[in-house]
Amino acid sequence: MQEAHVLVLTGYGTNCERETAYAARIAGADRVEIAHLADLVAERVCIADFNFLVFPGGFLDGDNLGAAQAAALRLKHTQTRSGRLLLDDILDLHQRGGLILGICNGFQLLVKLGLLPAAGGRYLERQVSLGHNDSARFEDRWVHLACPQQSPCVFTRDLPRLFLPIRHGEGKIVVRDEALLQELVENNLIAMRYTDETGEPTQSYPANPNGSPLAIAGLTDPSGRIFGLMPHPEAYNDATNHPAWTRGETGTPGTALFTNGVRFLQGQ
Ligand SMILES: NC(=O)CC[C@H](N)C(=O)O
Repeated sequence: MQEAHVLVLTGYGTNCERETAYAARIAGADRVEIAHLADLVAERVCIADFNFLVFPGGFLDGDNLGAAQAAALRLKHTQTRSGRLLLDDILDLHQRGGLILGICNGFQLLVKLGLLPAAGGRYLERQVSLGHNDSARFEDRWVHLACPQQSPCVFTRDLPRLFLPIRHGEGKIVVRDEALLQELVENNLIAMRYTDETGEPTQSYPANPNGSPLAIAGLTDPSGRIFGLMPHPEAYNDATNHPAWTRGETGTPGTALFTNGVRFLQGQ
């Protein structure tokens, strides 16, 4: 059995790394480490030793220039002390069958890097972005979600419906043209959608918290091993996190997404 070795990246305004590492731990990962980007540059920690990389939520560079915009440029151009491009280490992790998960600010980073959605296998081409919510405000509450099971995403397998917290100001998917939206649909790269309480994807506010087209809440790449989502699965790690748990209402904790990733690597 292969082991699941999870690396949670932090630094420059990321603020969810502890909860995210906790979620990976309770999901059964064999090893979980939190590393500052500077640890990677100094080669105190190497991406090559891991097979599951997580970009957690937060406020990278204070959302200046747009959420994760500066961080995407930083990642693209940063070299380690022996001269390797960090981005090459990330691509290598993916090529050897590893997993990459981006949560909220981490999802914003993955789309701005061009690692998601990579429609047509066109990695590193920025195909979509995440812009300001239609409500022109920060949205912080729980939302109903559907995960289309025809998507290749390994994280959302057997999790057709979820209820998770969101907290973001820039969660609306923006596309260059309709053709790209069509490509996302045809290739099943939309791995998560906002729904109403009955499970129907919706454009209506507040069920769709940001006005994202096709109610897109999360995207995967064609391999299904890169996944990014606006909701925060790590913030629902126990039934008692659910806003109505004292009334006996609980669902599937968001950590189930991590469990799917860990089990995929462990070959279970
Ligand atoms: N919770 C988050 O990761 C927030 C992401 C980003 N700072 C936004 O507001 O859109």
